[in-house]
Amino acid sequence: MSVVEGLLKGAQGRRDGVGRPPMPEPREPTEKRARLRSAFEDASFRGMCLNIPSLLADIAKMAWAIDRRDVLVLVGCQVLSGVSAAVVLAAVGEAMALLVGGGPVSERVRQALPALAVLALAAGVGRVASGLAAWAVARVKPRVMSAADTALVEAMVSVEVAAFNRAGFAEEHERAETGVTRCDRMFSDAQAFIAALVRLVTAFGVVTALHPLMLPVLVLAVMPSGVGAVTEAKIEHRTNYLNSANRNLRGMMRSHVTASNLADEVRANSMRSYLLFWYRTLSRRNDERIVRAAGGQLRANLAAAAFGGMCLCGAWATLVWLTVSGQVSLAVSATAVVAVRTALGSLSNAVGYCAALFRSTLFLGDWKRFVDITTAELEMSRGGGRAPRCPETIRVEEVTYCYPGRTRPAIDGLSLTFRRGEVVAVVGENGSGKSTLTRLITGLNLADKGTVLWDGVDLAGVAPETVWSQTGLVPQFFARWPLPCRENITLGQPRTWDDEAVWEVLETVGLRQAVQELPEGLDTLLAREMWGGVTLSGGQWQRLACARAVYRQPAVLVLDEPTSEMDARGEHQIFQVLKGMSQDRITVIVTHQLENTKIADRIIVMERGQIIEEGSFDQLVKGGGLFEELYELGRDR
Ligand SMILES: Nc1ncnc2c1ncn2[C@@H]1O[C@H](COP(=O)(O)OP(=O)(O)OP(=O)(O)O)[C@@H](O)[C@H]1O
Repeated sequence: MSVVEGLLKGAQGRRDGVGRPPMPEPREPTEKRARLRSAFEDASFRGMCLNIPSLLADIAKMAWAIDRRDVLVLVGCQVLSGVSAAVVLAAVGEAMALLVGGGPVSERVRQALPALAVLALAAGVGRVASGLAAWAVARVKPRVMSAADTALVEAMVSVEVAAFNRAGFAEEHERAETGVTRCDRMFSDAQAFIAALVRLVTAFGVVTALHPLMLPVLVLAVMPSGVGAVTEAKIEHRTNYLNSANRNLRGMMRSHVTASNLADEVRANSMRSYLLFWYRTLSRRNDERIVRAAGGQLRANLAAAAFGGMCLCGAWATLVWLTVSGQVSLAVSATAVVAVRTALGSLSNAVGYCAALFRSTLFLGDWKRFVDITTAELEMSRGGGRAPRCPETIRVEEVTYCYPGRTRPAIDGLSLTFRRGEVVAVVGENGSGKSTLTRLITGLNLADKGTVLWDGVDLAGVAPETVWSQTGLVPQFFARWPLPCRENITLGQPRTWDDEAVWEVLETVGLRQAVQELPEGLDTLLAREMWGGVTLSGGQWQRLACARAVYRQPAVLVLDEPTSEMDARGEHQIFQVLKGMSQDRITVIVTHQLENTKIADRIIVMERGQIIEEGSFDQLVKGGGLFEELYELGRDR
């Protein structure tokens, strides 16, 4: 199918080849949209002007922290270029007075020569200063952008895990990402705005000196375009808000559709056309909203242009009237033409860039709010204490935890103790709360009710890093980092600077030979999307994830279905290793393979967020409860 055919098909909706009715479109996230509201929705032109100084201060602070020298060059050059503009205007006035005065032309030109020389020099200095200012901007801007981007990434990797479950969090994040990309424009706009402002002040000085009436007339002439630009900016920002939920959904779908690890499924399950239909529908909805907004923007623009045009005519008419009525001389009037043009240009630039700055800062405001809120939430949710080192016990006391948007708690008034040196297996049917329990004992989530205590210290009161520096987690969906094999095991925290310990761990999980056979051994990049990269089989990846935990030697080791993709030999090997290293730590293993629970000292059986059975394998396998039932079902397959 050609691109054009694809576009047409997308526009018509999807009807499959056998004439079934059109596929229903994906639902709009309307309930969320009702709550979306821009913080600047009610911003006015006056509000914009009041906001600008603080926004400029924010930008200046970021730039100052990055490179003081470049900021000083930038500010210095802008002041210089403003002063040059003032000198140019003053020299024009002087030269005009001499050129249109009495006497022979050659004499008038000779007398005007010094003023003309000053004019040329000032214009040259002005150009050089502008060039240097642009150079300083080009140096500072990318670094300010990177700083904003890094701040956002830092916020995302630090934010409470619970935030990811909060309604609207993904959209807030998406808008903050847009804010980062707008940082680029914001910086240029700020620089251009200040440049225009400096020129404006000098031009205003000259214009006012010529006749005080000119100033208010000029200001009036450009105000309508300012109001129009602000209205346009508000419409654009609002549209961006309304589109953010859809855009976010589309972004997620895009990453799935284009991911190499899902390429097999997409093709072999004939999902291509449905996925494309989905993608096109979401794109179309966003485009429709943008197209509708363009109409509103055009109306605002035209109204501003019409009103502004009338005001501009008024400004020129005032100048003509002042000249004709003899209130200003012809020489002054000629200078006034240059000054008015300069002032008008600077004024409309200042207003235009001010509006552009406002527009960029609307988006940057999304970024700033996101970073500030996530940081504040993190500081509020936890205490600053230290978790005990190598805890002897983890006590879960009447803990309840409910995910946002769910009515039934995932953990429901559960009490339990884990002890050092003990292997505890957690089993139960899907959705019974096993993974949630592991998140609570490792401090990833904090209990809604009840407490999780490490040696009697409540995890809610300690800094999370002091907990996580002692935990090792192999989650159900573990990361396949696009990093070299070595770093996929050490996770960037090598115990030694040689590879001895890494090879030892690979030996224990049965991966040594497979890694030796990789093109560059431990240096091989485990990302087949990258040039020179390779990937591993599902079971090999799982062995690698277990190798991370073994290498880390944590005080609290939690493995959530660590062997679900492994062959029998691998599974046996891993459980032996876990048992062998269990003396110095608290080990918790979540598994559906009940045979594996034989190595556990204690088994916890969960149902609907509660513990319904507890004991050794031998006790439970004949206990007549859920464990026995699940075990028998497993053998019956
Ligand atoms: N991020 C989440 N947001 C909302 N609900 C969730 C979330 N994660 C889990 N749940 C719900 O919480 C309950 C417990 O889930 P949990 O993942 O802890 O179960 P589990 O016992 O580990 O299941 P499985 O054996 O399938 O891995 C389930 O009802 C699940 O739907």
